[in-house]
Amino acid sequence: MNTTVAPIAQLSSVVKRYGNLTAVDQLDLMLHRGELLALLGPNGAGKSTAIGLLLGLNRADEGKVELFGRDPQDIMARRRIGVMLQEAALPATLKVGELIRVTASYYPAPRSLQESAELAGVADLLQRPYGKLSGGQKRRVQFALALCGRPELLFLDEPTVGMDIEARQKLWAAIRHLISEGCSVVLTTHYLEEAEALADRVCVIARGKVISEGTVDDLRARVSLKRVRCVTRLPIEQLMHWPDVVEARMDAGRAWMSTANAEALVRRLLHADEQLSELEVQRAGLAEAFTELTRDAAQANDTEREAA
Ligand SMILES: Nc1ncnc2c1ncn2[C@@H]1O[C@H](COP(=O)(O)OP(=O)(O)OP(=O)(O)O)[C@@H](O)[C@H]1O
Repeated sequence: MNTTVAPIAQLSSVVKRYGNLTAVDQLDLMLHRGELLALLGPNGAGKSTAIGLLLGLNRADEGKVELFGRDPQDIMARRRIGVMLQEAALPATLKVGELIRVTASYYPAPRSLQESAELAGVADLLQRPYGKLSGGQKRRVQFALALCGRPELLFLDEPTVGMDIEARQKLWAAIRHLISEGCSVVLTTHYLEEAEALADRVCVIARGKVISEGTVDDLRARVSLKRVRCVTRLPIEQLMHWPDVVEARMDAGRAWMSTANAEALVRRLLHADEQLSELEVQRAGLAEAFTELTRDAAQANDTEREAA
């Protein structure tokens, strides 16, 4: 990926307010050609607002927003993007094939109906009225509409909500295919394994600000937590109160703990349960990194407020 060329989408020191609420607060965001940027953050963090700004659906109160070096409302920029938002109001009576055909007609060099349908996994739904589809099928049709114009940049706002595991994995494969063709993607998701599976770069947003940014490995390395798993007779209710245990739960018959001091925890576990087996220690995943980063940001925010 060449990051020396101009970014294809950019927010520079952008502020967006809704009344007294600052949804996006001095946000800087940059997207380069051919990369998949995942925006992560708790509910209400400002991810959809940031996407709305890049799409020209919201106007910034301060700062600069650019899409292909232009104003996001410029038709020349808009023709180069595909969009799948969280909610889509599409005519219920139109058949899936008709919807894709109409949408594709707005673009200068669209994919064929067959190619769009196959990429999105909706080839068997083309004759069905959109309104009669299941939630997961509707999401796949919305994905077909997002990609049918052969966009250079795709915005996917929580694309796999409501999809079963097989449909989700097919959509991930389709996204990888689009990226291999040179398409860039901005993705928001609450499924951290989705970001882990797809993202070149992850940007964690909380309260309208970027609190951490880097590759999935960078973010993992930034937190000190490790995962400890084992089969033990020690009750989980007891383990969750041990010193150094940040989180503890049962998962598929095993105790699962996260800790910043794996050595001390392992010593204590072996001492307390001589029958303990299947012990595993692993680096934290993106899920633990995300929990720790957003918790730290919330604590820093509280400390700032108390000091003010
Ligand atoms: N049109 C609006 N009017 C008023 N407040 C809004 C509007 N849109 C968003 N907000 C508020 O702005 C903040 C950021 O919302 P946003 O939808 O961008 O968050 P998000 O990170 O996408 O959340 P989620 O993960 O729940 O989708 C929230 O507090 C939300 O209530």
